[in-house]
Amino acid sequence: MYAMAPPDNDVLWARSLHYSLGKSVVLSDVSLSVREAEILALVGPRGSGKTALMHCLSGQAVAQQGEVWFNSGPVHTMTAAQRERLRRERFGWIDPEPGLVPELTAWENAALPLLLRGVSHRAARTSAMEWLERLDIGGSARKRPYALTQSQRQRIAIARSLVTTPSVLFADEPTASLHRADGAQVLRTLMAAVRSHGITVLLATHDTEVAALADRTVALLDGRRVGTAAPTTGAEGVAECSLSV
Ligand SMILES: Nc1ncnc2c1ncn2[C@@H]1O[C@H](COP(=O)(O)OP(=O)(O)OP(=O)(O)O)[C@@H](O)[C@H]1O
Repeated sequence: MYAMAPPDNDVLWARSLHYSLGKSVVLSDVSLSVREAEILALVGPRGSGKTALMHCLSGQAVAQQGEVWFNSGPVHTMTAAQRERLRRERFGWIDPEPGLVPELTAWENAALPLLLRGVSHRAARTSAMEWLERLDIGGSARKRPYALTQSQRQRIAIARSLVTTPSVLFADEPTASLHRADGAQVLRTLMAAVRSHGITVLLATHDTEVAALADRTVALLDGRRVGTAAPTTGAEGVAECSLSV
């Protein structure tokens, strides 16, 4: 028989992912659904498979077994070029470290995804500036990364991930490299921004305080889903149960 299609109201849906890298089993039988505009925290200790799961969900990697669907279309059967296009056009990604281009200014770094799409210089600059201002670094827009603090650089990387207003934002320990107070402030700004744009977020973290900002939490341990952490509202847990097959 044909594989079952995912529920319509899920933006991302993964079923029975088994993923190995070399001899190590990184994900075992992981299933997950993410609803439109939901902020879902992926929690677990280092090495539990959070990054690997986000790689599979975003089409950066393809699990050896299992399915990934985005907006009711299969991702696991796409070619590498189709998956690249999907990531460029629909997804945003934040790494723990900013990864900026040292030769470009803050606004040029933030505008890069738009410039590479062929958006005009002026329009790209306007959008980048809006996001930089929202992240409280508009005043540093003309500076290069070496002249900025790590916290400012990470804000630029966050602005770059949002400048295309992606459908789904994958945030991998987005504030792990920041001091605590700084990280908390950046995270609050990020959460407010994604909520106001209805962006769906997967937030990988080993920090329970960070995860507490999400709508729902999925816990991983050694590549497996473990008892879903207590949801902040009872309804989330119920909704999740009713979706499982
Ligand atoms: N290229 C690789 N080859 C073999 N094993 C790998 C490779 N990359 C990651 N792994 C293993 O996969 C497992 C999951 O790693 P992953 O980075 O997804 O975990 P994580 O929960 O995101 O941890 P962290 O918080 O450290 O990023 C780990 O046991 C890791 O050692």
